[in-house]
Amino acid sequence: MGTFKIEGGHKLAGAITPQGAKNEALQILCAVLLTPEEVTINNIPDIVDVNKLISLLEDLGVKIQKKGKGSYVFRADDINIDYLQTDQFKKDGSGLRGSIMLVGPLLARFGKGYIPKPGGDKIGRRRLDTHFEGFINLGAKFRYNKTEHFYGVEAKKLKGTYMLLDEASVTGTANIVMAAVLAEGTTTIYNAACEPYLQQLCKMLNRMGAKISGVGSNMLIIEGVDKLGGTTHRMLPDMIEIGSWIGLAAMTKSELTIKNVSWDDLGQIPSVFRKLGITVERKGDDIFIPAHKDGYEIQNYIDGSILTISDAPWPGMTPDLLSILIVVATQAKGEVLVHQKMFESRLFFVDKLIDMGAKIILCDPHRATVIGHDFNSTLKATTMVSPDIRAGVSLLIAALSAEGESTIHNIEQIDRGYEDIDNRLRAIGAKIVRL
Ligand SMILES: CC(=O)N[C@H]1[C@@H](OP(=O)(O)OP(=O)(O)OC[C@H]2O[C@@H](n3ccc(=O)[nH]c3=O)[C@H](O)[C@@H]2O)O[C@H](CO)[C@@H](O)[C@@H]1O
Ligand SMILES: C=C(OP(=O)(O)O)C(=O)O
Repeated sequence: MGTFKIEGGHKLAGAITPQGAKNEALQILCAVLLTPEEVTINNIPDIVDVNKLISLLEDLGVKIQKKGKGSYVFRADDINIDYLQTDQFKKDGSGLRGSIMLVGPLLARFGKGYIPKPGGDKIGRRRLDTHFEGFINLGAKFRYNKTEHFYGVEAKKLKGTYMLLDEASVTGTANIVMAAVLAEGTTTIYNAACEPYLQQLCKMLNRMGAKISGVGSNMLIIEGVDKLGGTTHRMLPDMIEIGSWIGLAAMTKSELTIKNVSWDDLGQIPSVFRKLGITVERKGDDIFIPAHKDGYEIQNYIDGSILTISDAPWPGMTPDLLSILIVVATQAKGEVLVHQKMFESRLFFVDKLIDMGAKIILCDPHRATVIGHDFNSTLKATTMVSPDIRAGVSLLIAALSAEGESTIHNIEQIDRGYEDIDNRLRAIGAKIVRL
């Protein structure tokens, strides 16, 4: 188990450049399986989950050349589909959530796709019904081995159809889109998820020869084509990392510039931080956070009632930033109710913040009320274990703002999604070491 030692209470300063987006990378990498031609991808983050997916592609027979930092060329012209039945795949395929999106492209191009129960954050139930109902709608036969938790779909040729998804699942929509692009006829996906990750995937597929319209909306119309060709794609900056750095700047009262953030793809993120009273300034395509010397004050609603921040499918607020918003609120002036609607086990980490002196009431597994200290009392350093990727970064932000030396164990969770985080934080003045 890896560990960070953090000496908190120091001001940070300077500029930080976000990595390429983790959750986009997981979709885009799976899409290379849809063509035997070369696909060049740039700005791939060097993080554990993405590297695991790249090695799964390699094991499946994809030829991979690294061209430079974050740039790779993939060619899926000789896939070993039998690899999907091996014990090695059953083990490695369950190492991350994103591996589920191998199924759609393999089913579309090779007539079969198998996957063990995927891993990822343990943040509540994470069902896969939407994915498999989508494949079944396209004409696939489904089987599930309950003992091994091994899922499979097969179809000689997929057939386009109309479908209304039971929920706007992010990875589910990506999976079904990647299956439908090579299906016969037209597929309509209503109640589709429409995160920038999915918009990026659809744009890339269209450049490869797919015919997808409605990109960015919750209704995607896909006219199937016989084959797809190669392309070049660049990942957007990671909006969850960007939100994490906004929170870090505010909590440590530091002046930080976050470079090249692709403002137009940030959705609600800047305005939600502003509701907590944080100044988020646009400077070209950078975000500038001034030092909040006098703290920041949570805004109430117009009628004076207490602010609620909740997650919702895009263009609603992403659930992946709520843990960070909770930490930031612990030092705000005022109160906020954070309602995590999607995941039922993501808020339990607040007990660590309470240990550090934060005023939080966990109302139930989905809701926490935070009463900010307005910096009248700082958090106290402590020893903690990172339970999941975003809670891990939230605890790291708490530790950087706390007085004294904190220890965070199980930092593998953080490394799943944040590239070289300790070096990048040291470059802006953080006192953090990896043991
Ligand atoms: C690898 C990857 O891309 N992971 C992201 C992806 O996970 P993932 O694609 O696994 O998440 P889903 O979008 O399928 O669902 C997330 C959760 O929200 C619930 N749900 C979803 C849609 C809906 O309309 N109503 C509803 O209740 C689901 O039941 C589930 O519990 O999207 C999640 C939601 O943004 C993010 O937290 C994850 O970081
Ligand atoms: C929940 C997350 O990731 P995953 O879906 O890969 O577990 C996340 O990125 O916050």
